[in-house]
Amino acid sequence: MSAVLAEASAAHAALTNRNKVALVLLGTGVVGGAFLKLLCTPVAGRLHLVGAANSRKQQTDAVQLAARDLRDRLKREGAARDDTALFSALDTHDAALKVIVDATASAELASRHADWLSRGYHVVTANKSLAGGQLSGWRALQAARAAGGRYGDAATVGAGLPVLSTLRRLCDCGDSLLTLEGVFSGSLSYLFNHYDGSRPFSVLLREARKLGYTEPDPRADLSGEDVARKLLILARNAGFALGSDEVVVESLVPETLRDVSTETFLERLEELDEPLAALHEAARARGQVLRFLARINQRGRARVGLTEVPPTHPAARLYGTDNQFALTTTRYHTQPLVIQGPGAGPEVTAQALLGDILSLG
Ligand SMILES: NC(=O)C1=CN([C@@H]2O[C@H](COP(=O)(O)OP(=O)(O)OC[C@H]3O[C@@H](n4cnc5c(N)ncnc54)[C@H](O)[C@@H]3O)[C@@H](O)[C@H]2O)C=CC1
Ligand SMILES: N[C@@H](CC=O)C(=O)O
Repeated sequence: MSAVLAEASAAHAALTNRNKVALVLLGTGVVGGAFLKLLCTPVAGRLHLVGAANSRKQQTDAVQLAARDLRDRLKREGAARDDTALFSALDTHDAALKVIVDATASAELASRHADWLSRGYHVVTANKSLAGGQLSGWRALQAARAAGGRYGDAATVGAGLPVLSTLRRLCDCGDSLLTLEGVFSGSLSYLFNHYDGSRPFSVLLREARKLGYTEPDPRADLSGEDVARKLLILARNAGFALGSDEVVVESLVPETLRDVSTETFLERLEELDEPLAALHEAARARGQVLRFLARINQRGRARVGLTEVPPTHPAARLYGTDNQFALTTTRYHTQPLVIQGPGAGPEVTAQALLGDILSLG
């Protein structure tokens, strides 16, 4: 090959590698499974899956990773979990962009996001435990971002609705968030949009779980914990240095079901029926409906919990898994800026992960 040809071919290879993205996927459950399906579509052509793991097994073999039933295979076979082997698959790949995708709900994995960023990996996550957890974790994340790490978090709020991007854009323009309120949970929205007393609450909850709207342990939704995490992520992005213990959270989980295992909780869902029916009936008698609302005011006072609202209230006019975020800011002050749409579900959440990866470069 002539020197000119060799140079042109090296330049071409460098350009190709610059566009390539090597990925490790952590979590092949509801969201991770939908993400694997998106990786088989033409828009994901430059994305290369070099490792995938669930909580017990992992795979780095190219042939196995390309299998359409990778998710099921991982349930039966694969190597034991070992981050070193997964990350070395990323390190040895010639792609310029190396991304760890966290589609788990593991707080332990989330606690390592900042470290991964500081080691030069990009992180794209549906896991809210770091940004929506302890303030110290949020601060570590901000430090890693300031040092150049790129963190894709669109899936963490509204399952990819353009909420975080809009809020950050407003703040970048010098606008300030005054108040934020709405419905931040897709599963709780689904439950209370459908619950009219004709079917037991537990039946609807099982339905929401089957459709992939709830957290792996639905108590994370019913306790208000997942909503509080989203509120914290939004508030912190808007500049409120809010600690996780500063959100008043009103749980729907009865005391007797708080400390049991997930399996036992799922077997005893019927215990939710009576208390929820009583709340529903009391609201109905007053001409109100129940909605699980989140709110933060200008002084940083934050609360999430079940609220009775009149049928004319904006949150009473939602459908399916709709989330609703009403942002009142210095510049949107006569009427709030409202972002609304489906806020849970495997496809939309997986798409949010994909979108964040594609926008890395
Ligand atoms: N389902 C939804 O609509 C939405 C979910 N999310 C978030 O997506 C995340 C995943 O949710 P789902 O897919 O519904 O849960 P899931 O329970 O279906 O899947 C979780 C997966 O993570 C794996 N996992 C747990 N610990 C792990 C570890 N240490 N290493 C590797 N894998 C591990 C599990 O084996 C499982 O494959 C959660 O953080 C959730 O909050 C975010 C937005 C919407
Ligand atoms: N379980 C969550 C899923 C998205 O974050 C919800 O119900 O909103």
